[in-house]
Amino acid sequence: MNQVNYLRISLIDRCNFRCQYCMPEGAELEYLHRQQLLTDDELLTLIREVFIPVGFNRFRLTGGEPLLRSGIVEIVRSIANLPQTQDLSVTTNAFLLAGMAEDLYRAGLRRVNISLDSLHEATFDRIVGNVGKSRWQQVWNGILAADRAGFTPLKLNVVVIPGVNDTEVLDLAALSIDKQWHVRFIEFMPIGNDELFSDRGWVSSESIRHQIREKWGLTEAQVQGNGPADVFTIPGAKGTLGFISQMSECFCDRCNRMRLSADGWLRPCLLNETGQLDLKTALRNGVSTTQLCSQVRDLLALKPEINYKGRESGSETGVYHRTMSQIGG
Ligand SMILES: Nc1nc2c(ncn2[C@@H]2O[C@H](COP(=O)(O)OP(=O)(O)OP(=O)(O)O)[C@@H](O)[C@H]2O)c(=O)[nH]1
Ligand SMILES: C[S@@+](CC[C@H](N)C(=O)[O-])C[C@H]1O[C@@H](n2cnc3c(N)ncnc32)[C@H](O)[C@@H]1O
Ligand code: SF4
Ligand code: SF4
Repeated sequence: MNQVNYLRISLIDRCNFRCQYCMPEGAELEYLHRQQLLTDDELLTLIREVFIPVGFNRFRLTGGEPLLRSGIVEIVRSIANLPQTQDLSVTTNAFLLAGMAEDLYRAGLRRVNISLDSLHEATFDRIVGNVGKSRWQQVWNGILAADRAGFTPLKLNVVVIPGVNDTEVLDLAALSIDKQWHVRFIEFMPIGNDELFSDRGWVSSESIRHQIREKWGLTEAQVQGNGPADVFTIPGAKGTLGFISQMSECFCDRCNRMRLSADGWLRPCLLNETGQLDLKTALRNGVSTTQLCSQVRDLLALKPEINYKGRESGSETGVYHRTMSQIGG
C-alpha cells in the first residue's frame, strides 16, 4: 500500500481569477467568512500535533489563490522550520508572485507550481475571465521572478481545453527546452464547470504526447515525480514535460495524499466525498489532538476503500458539493 504522507492545504477559497474551468464568472460561490477559516495557529497546531504524528511530512499550500491569504509568508516560514517537513510547495496563479517570490524563498519555500494556460494575452484573459487590462504580463513577470529567486523545480500547469488553448500545446511544451522548467499538461476534469466540460470535453494526454513526439521526439524521464504526473522529456531539453491524466488513466493506485480545506475539513480523495472529517469544529469544541490523531489514523486506514474507483467501473465522476477552488485542486 502507498504511504500517504502528502497533505494539500487550501489556505483560502477566494481567488483573484475566474478561470473558465474552475470558478467561472457568474457561478458565484458562497465564500467562507473569516471566522470560518482555520486560523494560522489552528493550522499549525493541526500540522504539528496531528498530521506530522500520523506520518505526513510533505505539504502543499493551495487555494483558491493562496497568495491572497494574509500572513502566507509567515505560514510558509512556520511550516518550513518544522524539522519533520521534507517538502513544502505552493500552487499559485502567480498574479501576485513577482512582489512576493523573494520573501517566500527567504521564508524557506523552495518550489512552486504555477498555472499558465496560454502564451497569448487574449486567450489567457479569456480563460482567466479578465475584462480589464490584460493580466498575462503580470503573471509572466511572476514566473520570471520565481525563476530568479531560485525556485526549483519550477512547474507550469496547463489545463488543456479543446478549441481554447489546445493549439498552443507545442509552444507551451517548448518552454521546457531552454529553461529548466517543468511544463505539465492537465486533462480537464468535470469539477468546477460542468457546462464547459460537456460543451468542449477534454484533450487526452496521449494526443498531446503524439503532437510533441512528431515535432521533437519524446522520451520517458529517468526520474518520475511523487505526484500524479507521468514525466517525459524532449531529447536535449533542460526541463521536463508532465502529463496529469485523470480522465484517461488511473493513478489512484499510487495516491499518496489527502486534502485539508480552508475551513478545516479533511478530505481523503479529490473525487470522492466520503469520509470527510471536520477537524476545525472538533478542535474548537476542545477535542484533544490525541483524539484527532486517532480519527485521522482511522481515516488513513479507510482511504484505500475511499479512493476513487469510478474509472474501474467506467462511471462518470460524481456531483461534488465543493469545487476545485474550494478543495485546492
Ligand atoms: N485526480 C487527481 N488530480 C490531482 C491530484 N493531485 C493533483 N491533481 C491535479 O493535478 C494538477 C496539478 O496539481 P499541483 O497543485 O500542481 O500539484 P501536483 O502536481 O500534485 O504537485 P507535485 O507535488 O509538484 O507533484 C491539478 O489540476 C490537480 O487538481 C490527485 O490526487 N488526484
Ligand atoms: C484550484 S487551483 C488552486 C491554486 C491556484 N489558484 C492555481 O490556479 O494554481 C489548483 C490547480 O487546479 C487546476 N484545476 C482547476 N480546475 C480544474 C479542472 N476543472 N480540471 C483540471 N484541473 C483543474 C488548476 O489548473 C491548478 O493547477
Ligand atoms: S484555477 Fe486557480 S487561479 Fe484559476 S480560478 Fe481556480 S483557483 Fe483561481
Ligand atoms: S482521485 Fe482520489 S484516489 Fe485518485 S489520485 Fe486523486 S485523490 Fe487519490
